[in-house]
Amino acid sequence: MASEASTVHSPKMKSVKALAESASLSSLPSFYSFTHNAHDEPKISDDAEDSVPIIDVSLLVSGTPEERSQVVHQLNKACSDWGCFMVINHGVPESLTKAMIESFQEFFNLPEEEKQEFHGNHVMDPIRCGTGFNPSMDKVNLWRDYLKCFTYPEFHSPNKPAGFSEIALEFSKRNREVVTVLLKAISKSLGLEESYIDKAANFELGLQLLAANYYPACPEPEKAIGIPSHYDHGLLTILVNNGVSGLQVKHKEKWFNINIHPNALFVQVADHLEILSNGKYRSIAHRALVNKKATRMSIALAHGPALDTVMRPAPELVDNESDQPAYVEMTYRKFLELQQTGRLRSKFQSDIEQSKAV
Ligand SMILES: O=C(O)CCC(=O)C(=O)O
Ligand SMILES: [Fe+2]
Repeated sequence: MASEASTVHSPKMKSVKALAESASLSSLPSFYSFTHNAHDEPKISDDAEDSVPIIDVSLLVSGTPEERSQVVHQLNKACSDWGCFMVINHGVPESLTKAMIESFQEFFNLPEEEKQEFHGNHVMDPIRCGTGFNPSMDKVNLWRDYLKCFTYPEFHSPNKPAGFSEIALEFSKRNREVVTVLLKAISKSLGLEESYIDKAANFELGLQLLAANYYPACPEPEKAIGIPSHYDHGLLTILVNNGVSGLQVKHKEKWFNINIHPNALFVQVADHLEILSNGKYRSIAHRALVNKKATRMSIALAHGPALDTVMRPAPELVDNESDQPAYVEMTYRKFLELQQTGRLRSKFQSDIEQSKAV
């Protein structure tokens, strides 16, 4: 994850939420100010003809063979042109997504000392709540608090607020089912057998990470950032939010505002699908902006390979002429550890130096 700001030293603020709620905060404390790089600020585009693809996932389950192959074709286009798409008719009840967002809100509303119980330091801690992105690496304080739990293959969640665990379990399961269907179709869209990704990533034991982001209303939103431009690890990320906009994806060198329809899921291609597809499908750069009026919340569900499975490009997708896979072989666990300690290049792929460095 790259940011352009110089290193800053923050005071020991436990959460941005507590800071935002502290009396008379009328301007942004300087340690939260994020320097937007002028060269990295393309125009915002709301161009209607260039809009995010929509995938009807129900057709993959109950459609005719023609409908199924049409959706596979749409997925190929969506993943190669955009690296993201909106999913409809997915079977995750809207009421469940709403209940999940509310439960996260209740978690963030807990007294600071109670949330501290879940304060983890290591990327492999199964439950982690905190502020920023990666405190040992961040060069700027992010206007964002988070809670992350590993929900598969082992389910972990905080034991409060009441009902949180049950909702998180159901929500994670139902979304994982959607990803299972998508990964089969995406395998086919790459010209591979349907179960290729399942097997290559050992998806049966694949890590699922349930993360919630809490971005309080910010007194000077244009000077701050929720999460700077980054790529997600894993195969596919599902994103939903509380209806407050702020998510942007980079497409054709422009930032696009993404407004997720209330009953849709937003799906992003992540780094390990890029590796597996040998760059045919590239993970998408995205960021979260903050605003002055309302608290924004989002939920990101990362679906990755099994932690100890070595991930490499599918041999069928490696160009025989150059005979050079564009990505380094590595377990997902190692990838996460290197990323956490800043020893993985932000776009990790491609050159030989990188493979030597890791
Ligand atoms: O808040 C959002 O919409 C995006 C969150 C995100 O990119 C992440 O959690 O990795
Ligand atoms: Fe992300």
